Amino acid sequence: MLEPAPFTTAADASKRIQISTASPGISSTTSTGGDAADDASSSSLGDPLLRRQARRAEVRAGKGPLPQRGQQVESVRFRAAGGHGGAGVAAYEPVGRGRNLAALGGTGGPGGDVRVRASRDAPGLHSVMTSVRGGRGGPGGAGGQSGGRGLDRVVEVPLGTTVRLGPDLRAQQEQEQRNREAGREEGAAGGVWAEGGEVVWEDVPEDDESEEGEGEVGGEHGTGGGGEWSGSDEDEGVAYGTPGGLRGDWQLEGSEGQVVELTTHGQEVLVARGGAGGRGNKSFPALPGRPAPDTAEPGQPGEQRWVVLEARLLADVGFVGLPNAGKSTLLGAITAARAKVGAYAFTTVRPQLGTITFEDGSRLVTADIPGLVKGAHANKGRGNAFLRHIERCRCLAYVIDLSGGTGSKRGEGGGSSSGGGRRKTPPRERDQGQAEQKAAASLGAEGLTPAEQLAVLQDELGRYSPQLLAAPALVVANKLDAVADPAAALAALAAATPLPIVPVSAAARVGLRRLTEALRAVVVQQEQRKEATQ
Ligand SMILES: Nc1nc2c(ncn2[C@@H]2O[C@H](COP(=O)(O)OP(=O)(O)OP(=O)(O)O)[C@@H](O)[C@H]2O)c(=O)[nH]1
Ligand SMILES: [Mg+2]
Repeated sequence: MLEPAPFTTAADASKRIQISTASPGISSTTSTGGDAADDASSSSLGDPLLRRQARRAEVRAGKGPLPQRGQQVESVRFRAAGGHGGAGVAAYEPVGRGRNLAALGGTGGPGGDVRVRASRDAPGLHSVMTSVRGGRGGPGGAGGQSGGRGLDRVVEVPLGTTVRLGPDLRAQQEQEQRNREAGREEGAAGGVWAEGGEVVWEDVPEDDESEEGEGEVGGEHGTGGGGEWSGSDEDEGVAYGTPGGLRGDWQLEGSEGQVVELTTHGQEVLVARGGAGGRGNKSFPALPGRPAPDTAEPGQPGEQRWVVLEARLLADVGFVGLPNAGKSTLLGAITAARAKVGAYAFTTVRPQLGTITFEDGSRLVTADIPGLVKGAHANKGRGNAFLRHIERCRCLAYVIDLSGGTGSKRGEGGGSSSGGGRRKTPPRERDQGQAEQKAAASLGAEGLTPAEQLAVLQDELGRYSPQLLAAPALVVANKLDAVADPAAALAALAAATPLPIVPVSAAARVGLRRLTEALRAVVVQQEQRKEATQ
């Protein structure tokens, strides 16, 4: 567990501004994508195993309020049910000048499957429904046609989601049924049948209903827990899925107790298979000299199981700022990550992760999130995708260009590398939404005062999800070197927010040690808050 850093959150604005020119002296490592997040989960921020177990226990118990958009949902459980297979039909066709009938009833279509698919555009786990059922297969046709396949249902989850599969409840129920029947036979011979840990006489004679008594628990008759998740708490003995190739994609057929981590866009796991369609009378043998078979089977029910999804957090701290505020420069300054830096908006189009390693060995994963523009909550400048990344950060650091708006030294002989005046256009067309991004480029950090930048950011976050504003946060006042009157600029910013402010210059590497300590303090604050609510 991290110790709180000597960092103040006092209401007094002057105390909240911390100026330090100490050299960083921070050893740092970098990793990208999931590795860094893995590092985060295995960091010394509490025992991750205990945390995971507690979380799972909570999910199983169905505790806690329903998650809202913006809440950092770490784990959800839903019930997946493959679609029911379609019924086979009994149909006939006259043959031999209409004297005889031939069976021509088709087989029912299979029920639809339920799959979980990783998508880089998926909303958080909060949007996963509590029950997902595949479509029912169509009935067989009278002309011997097979019924249509039921619709598959796909649950889209963010990359890095872990899928944990419970037992097939339907197979369990069938087993219970068989056990019960076997118990009946045994009961007739004085045997017993165990249910839910209690022993009951299953076949109570009608004339003596009070005949209920104790006996030995028949080990083989134990039930599977009445439809509740009964997967193991521990990772031991759990098979980790390796992606198979069912349909060309990374598509894995899930089975009980399996834990699959979906890390690649489009990777899928089949969590509940649809039931088979029933056979029509065409599929039954016609005996010579006998009427056509009139047997047609009903469809089979699909698999049913509990599926637990666990989200992996993107980072401990996310850098949130307008384009050009210096987020990537900052990430490069405090970690070994080498995010691309450019004096044009939207240099960063995907989150970049970096790990700060402190001298005591504790680590923090920080994420440089692409710049937000005014209107991001309405998806301007691909804002929704970026806001979703922000949702996956435990704490936020608003990165503000302190030299923005008034008070900038830029243009007075060239202090800032971000340059004043017109911004360069990106070197070449890149991802989708580039045109939109270009249009939004005029909304970078430089045009607004620090307080205005913060107001825009908080407004966008709040409109997207008020929960985001509740996350522990601090303000990083960057580009200190480019400000003519830093004290006045900081005082103006401090007057506009109660959040702690850490002035830095990412380019000149000033105030970085103080910043990393402050980041550590907000993470500790987040942990304490979380513990308090548990
Ligand atoms: N003078 C000065 N310039 C800085 C500082 N930090 C960053 N810059 C410059 O600001 C410009 C934008 O920096 P980036 O780090 O790419 O900004 P960003 O917030 O990641 O921008 P997007 O990826 O577009 O959202 C670059 O020209 C940087 O050199 C600083 O502390 N002082
Ligand atoms: Mg950037």
